[in-house]
Amino acid sequence: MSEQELQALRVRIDSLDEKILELINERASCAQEVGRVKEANLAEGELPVFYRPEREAQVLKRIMELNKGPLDSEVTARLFREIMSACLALEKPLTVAYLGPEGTFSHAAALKHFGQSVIAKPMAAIDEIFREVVAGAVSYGVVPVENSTEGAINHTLDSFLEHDISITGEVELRIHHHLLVGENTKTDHITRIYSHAQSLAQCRKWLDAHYPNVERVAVSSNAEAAKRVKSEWSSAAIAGDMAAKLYGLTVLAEKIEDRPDNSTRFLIIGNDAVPPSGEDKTSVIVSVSNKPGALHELLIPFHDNGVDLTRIETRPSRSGKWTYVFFIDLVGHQKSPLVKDALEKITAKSVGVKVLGSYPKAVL
Ligand SMILES: O=C(O)C(=O)C[C@]1(C(=O)O)C=C[C@@H](O)C=C1
Repeated sequence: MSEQELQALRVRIDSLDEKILELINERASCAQEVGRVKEANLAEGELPVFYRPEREAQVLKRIMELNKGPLDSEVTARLFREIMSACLALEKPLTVAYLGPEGTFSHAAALKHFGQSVIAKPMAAIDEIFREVVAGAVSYGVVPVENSTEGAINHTLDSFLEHDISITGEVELRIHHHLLVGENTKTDHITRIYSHAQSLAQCRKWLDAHYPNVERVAVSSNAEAAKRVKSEWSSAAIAGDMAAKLYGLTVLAEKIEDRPDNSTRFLIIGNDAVPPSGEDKTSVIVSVSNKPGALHELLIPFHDNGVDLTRIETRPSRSGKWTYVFFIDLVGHQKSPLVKDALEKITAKSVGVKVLGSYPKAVL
């Protein structure tokens, strides 16, 4: 390519950028106007809800459907994710609590779901995230709920039994673990590897093969592990990209998780119910009496109404010895007639049903 051709293309890019810039700002002004409309049309005592997960899911899905390339649909959706995040921040900046410290996978999940314009607040424990949301100190929280390798995150499930809270969304994150060291680490003298217990478990086979005799130390988070090794000379940490960058660590071995499809699903928790988006899921807790066939009985209305269940998890009910509750995720919104009917039938048969929320199926 000649210098002249290159120059001409750059002039074209500059001109396109001007148009894009103008359009993005026109969109931002429109969102500001939406914010004003929301504030102007409130009933007495009602508070405005600026963040609309169902609308965001529709916008992102539409962009993916419209996209003709050459950019990948997911890439275009991520760009629009950021544009919407910035537009929402003009209406009202969102505050979101996640399991800290900075650089955890929960932090990455919060930014993936809400975009970079959110004010992300690290919390020390899952229960604290629930409490902050219930108290209204933050608008939303992001909590891990299941990992494809290690299963349920029981702390999160149990917190739903203790707090009155809504699920307003879900986000899935591919989890890539790396072995990280600080600049002073003597890589041939590693005597200790820090990480969160779940991450150590997700890399068990790799550790057995490469560091069979090195002490594995479980700490409160991967980011905490990364923070520690920064100043130690004989330790390494297992953590993700975000923590590696944030704490300036070197990647000694990349993607060491035992399963290449290792992913964690996070839930978004808040205080408002979400209207249908067109492609939704609903999460419920059902308590049944401790008698034979109780689970089978419970599942019949779902089957009869063709309601698809994506997950069932059992936890002790915490209200009696050897009694259990079921956490059930299903496809559909609680307002859809078939889901509503199934839930009513189950309510009649069980000891109790608590609908945790209906929310858009993850787009990204
Ligand atoms: O449609 C709205 O309700 C908006 O506030 C606009 C907008 C957007 O930028 O498209 C911004 C924030 C909401 O969460 C959803 C969508």
